[in-house]
Amino acid sequence: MHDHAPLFSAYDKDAEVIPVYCVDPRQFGTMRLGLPKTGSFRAKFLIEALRDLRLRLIDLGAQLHILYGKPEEVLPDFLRAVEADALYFSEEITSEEVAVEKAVEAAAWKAGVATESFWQQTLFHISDLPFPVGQTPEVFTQFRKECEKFSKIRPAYPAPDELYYPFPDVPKGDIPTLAVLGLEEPEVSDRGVLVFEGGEGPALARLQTYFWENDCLKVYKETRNGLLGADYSSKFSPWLALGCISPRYIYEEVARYEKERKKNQSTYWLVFELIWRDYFKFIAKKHGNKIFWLQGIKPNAEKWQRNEALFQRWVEGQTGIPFVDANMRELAETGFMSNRGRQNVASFLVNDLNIDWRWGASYFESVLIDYDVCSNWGNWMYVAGVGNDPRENRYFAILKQAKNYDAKGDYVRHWVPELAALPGYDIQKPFDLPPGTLKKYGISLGGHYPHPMVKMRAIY
Ligand SMILES: Cc1cc2nc3c(=O)[nH]c(=O)nc-3n(C[C@H](O)[C@H](O)[C@H](O)COP(=O)(O)OP(=O)(O)OC[C@H]3O[C@@H](n4cnc5c(N)ncnc54)[C@H](O)[C@@H]3O)c2cc1C
Repeated sequence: MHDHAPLFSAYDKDAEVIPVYCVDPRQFGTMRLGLPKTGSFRAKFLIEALRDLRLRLIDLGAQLHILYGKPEEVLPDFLRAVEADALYFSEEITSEEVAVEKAVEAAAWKAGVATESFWQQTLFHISDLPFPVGQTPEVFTQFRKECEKFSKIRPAYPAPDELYYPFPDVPKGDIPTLAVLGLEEPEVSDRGVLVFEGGEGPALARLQTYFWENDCLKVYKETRNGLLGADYSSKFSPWLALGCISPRYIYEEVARYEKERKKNQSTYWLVFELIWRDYFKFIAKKHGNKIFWLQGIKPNAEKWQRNEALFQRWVEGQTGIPFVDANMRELAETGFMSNRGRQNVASFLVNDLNIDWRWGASYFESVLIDYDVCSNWGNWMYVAGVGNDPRENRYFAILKQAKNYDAKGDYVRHWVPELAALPGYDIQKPFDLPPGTLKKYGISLGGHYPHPMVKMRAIY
């Protein structure tokens, strides 16, 4: 409800408002490799968010109407039935969503209903960029510096305090269930970093806990590369991705924290990360469908292999490289993985296995609870060397990374319990240990834990 440009504009005009959400079957189909387009973690999160939204709208004297079907097919009848004058929606960036917007606009026009779209999602409004979006700098630092110097972040819109809603007799429609969406209830893992619950209420509660109760913002820069526990990073991403919390609202809360508690490098760094998020959105807007191409935004495609058996071992966390396996198992069991983990497993897939990076991006798209089309494909392009990384041939030396970020092996011990007996850093490289040591700890490589798929580059 907060910082919702279409809703606030309608409220501000004292217009009658009828909020609608369409459950579009295209979001629940399958894609590359037969993967569900929306996996059950994200679908559950969406259902929770709809429930929360309905309750919030009821509090404002309104209702959330749920329609099933393609918006361009189901909206016109609905608009006619409620005699709508205008349809307000928020503007999207990537091609599938933009195609739906265009189809909806055409259908609304035929039904005699005006449409108006609103830019939201980003910290910097697209109209306030200091360059045309088509000239967004390819290097992040340049993008950030220009935005910081020449643009201002607009204030977040407040949430309306009540809505003018004279539609009590219009059928409201049921909130979907996972079964209706063709998905199974995911098991809630007690090993995950956080139990993510969809909706604006849980999003605001998470900010309250992370910033104000646990006072973590002042140490964010030092903790953000962590792997275990709720508070090494904000965990705002699933709520940001679905629009349950706005980046401008977070920005304002950072400013308030800086005034009331502490201002330091860490408080700035959270905003810095939100600028990364903006950057990938404007890069996607600039490059269109290229972000989904094998060669990305580079002129030539390199040679990539498409080996499903190798890919599957990566997916299942059975590569024989404990740091990779721990991260992949966390993702499969919870729908979440840290930023450090994402960089490492992505690099392993593209640099060590040389597998088509789009397979990895598609798997993330399916499973991530915080899937965001621009952040996901932008980051994957970046790691795969076909995007905006100014450094050529960036390579994450997994064992070195494991040494820097999980030196005692606690993270691997958490997710790869079959190796738990191995002490300290030894757990990161069972393949380098003498047979006698492995035997002493009851580890059988090729038995209950696999041999490594590739020989790791010995940088550690
Ligand atoms: C291969 C790969 C795929 C990724 N896919 C996604 C995705 O689908 N959705 C997604 O939200 N993030 C994605 N990220 C970015 C990042 O890993 C997550 O945003 C972050 O781990 C979420 O945890 P957090 O909210 O605790 O982050 P924090 O560290 O607390 O950061 C705060 C916010 O800043 C933004 N942010 C932080 N890092 C990045 C980044 N590298 N790129 C863009 N935004 C960032 C996020 O919105 C995040 O919630 C991906 C990164 C990689 C390397």
